[in-house]
Amino acid sequence: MKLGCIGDDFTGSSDLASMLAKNGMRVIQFSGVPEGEAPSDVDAGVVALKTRTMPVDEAVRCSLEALDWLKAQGCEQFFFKYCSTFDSTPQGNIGPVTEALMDRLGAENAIVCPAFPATGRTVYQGHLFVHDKLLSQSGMEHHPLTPMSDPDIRRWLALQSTRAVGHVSMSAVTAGPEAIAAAIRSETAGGRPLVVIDATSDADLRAIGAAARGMPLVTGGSGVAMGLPAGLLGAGALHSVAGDWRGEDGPAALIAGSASTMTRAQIRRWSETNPALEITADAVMDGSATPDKAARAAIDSSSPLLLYSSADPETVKAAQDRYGREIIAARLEAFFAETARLLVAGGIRRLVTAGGETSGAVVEGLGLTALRIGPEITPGVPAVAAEGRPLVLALKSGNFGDEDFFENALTTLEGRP
Ligand SMILES: Nc1ncnc2c1ncn2[C@@H]1O[C@H](COP(=O)(O)OP(=O)(O)OP(=O)(O)O)[C@@H](O)[C@H]1O
Ligand SMILES: O=C(O)[C@@H](O)C(=O)CO
Repeated sequence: MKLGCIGDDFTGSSDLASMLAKNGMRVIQFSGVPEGEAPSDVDAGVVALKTRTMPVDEAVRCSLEALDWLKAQGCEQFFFKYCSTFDSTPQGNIGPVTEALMDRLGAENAIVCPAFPATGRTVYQGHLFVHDKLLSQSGMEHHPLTPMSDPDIRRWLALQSTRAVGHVSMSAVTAGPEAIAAAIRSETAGGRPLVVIDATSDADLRAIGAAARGMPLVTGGSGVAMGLPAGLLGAGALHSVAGDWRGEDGPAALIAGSASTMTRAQIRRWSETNPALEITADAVMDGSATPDKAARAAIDSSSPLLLYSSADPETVKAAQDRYGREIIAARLEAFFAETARLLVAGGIRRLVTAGGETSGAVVEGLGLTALRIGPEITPGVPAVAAEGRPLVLALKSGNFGDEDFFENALTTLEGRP
């Protein structure tokens, strides 16, 4: 294994795994730190954690455990994958985890680049944009767990870090890999080793990937990983993606726990012509909604049923004020984890989930330890197959995909073109 990756959530990990597979690596995604050795025919291993919203100490501990395992598999370079919208709070966890990985690796610096232009995320002058809006005006300022109120990644990261934050601007990026590498060296020598790098296009990201050759630690969204396979494997050793993908054509269901703007649009669109059942926070808290009832409704439905808890920011805020943010998040995740378990036990073979925390809870609830990466459904979301089980899934990050994502995902999971 050449590239060792640590993902701070499950959908983000499959986003990264998809990017690496698309760019020529044989990739496997593990749920948590695996036991034993990795398969020998794998170029990159992605250890999916659920550390994005954990307390800092716990997130650092889990990430270091993953790093130690990846080091033991012989990896030469390491990647810390977080959200392309830099989801974190002023207390962490991106800064503390990055610094702990640097310490353990003896790395003198780390690249910090959340840009993912295929999904509209770009970094310019150290500021993160989502399409034509600053991060803090993109809807992410209402995120239920990690509201992003500052688009200046340098300032946000500095709040979370003990090391100083540097910056490589677009003028160096467009000048190519050597100029980027020189700018990184200069920031590092100047005592600013957490180096935020501007990128607005795939060409920028490939140049950053080339500049990162020989650097032990790269951090970011999946975009900045696109240039790594060629450097690590050499152009002649790249593989073609997902040649042996086989879908499942059995019964399907969908679970949406994300309250993001895009997931809410996808729910609206799906519900116009397909069955959907809302699971409100109140119903989960007072016990009138149960995983049993929800799973039964989906299994009995003559066409795929969408179960969703998603709501507009005011409703989410009201529920959080009523019950507590952590409590409602934990209860919803536990609800969907158990529902997923019952769905699969009841014969569901294609499962679509929306939301990072929600997807993580579902994968853990199903006890899936390794996922094989299949074709891309939309940028950042591959079809995945549960190793050794007749089950295929799409784990969608909250804001990814177009409005018709749910229909498209079911088709790709079925294996139809
Ligand atoms: N009806 C609701 N009431 C209150 N909170 C809700 C409701 N629906 C969802 N939530 C909260 O929103 C969170 C959504 O998190 P999740 O990670 O699944 O989606 P996301 O953050 O939009 O996705 P991503 O992490 O991929 O960007 C849930 O954990 C829960 O805390
Ligand atoms: O980078 C992204 O935007 C996604 O992979 C993700 O992590 C959202 O949860």
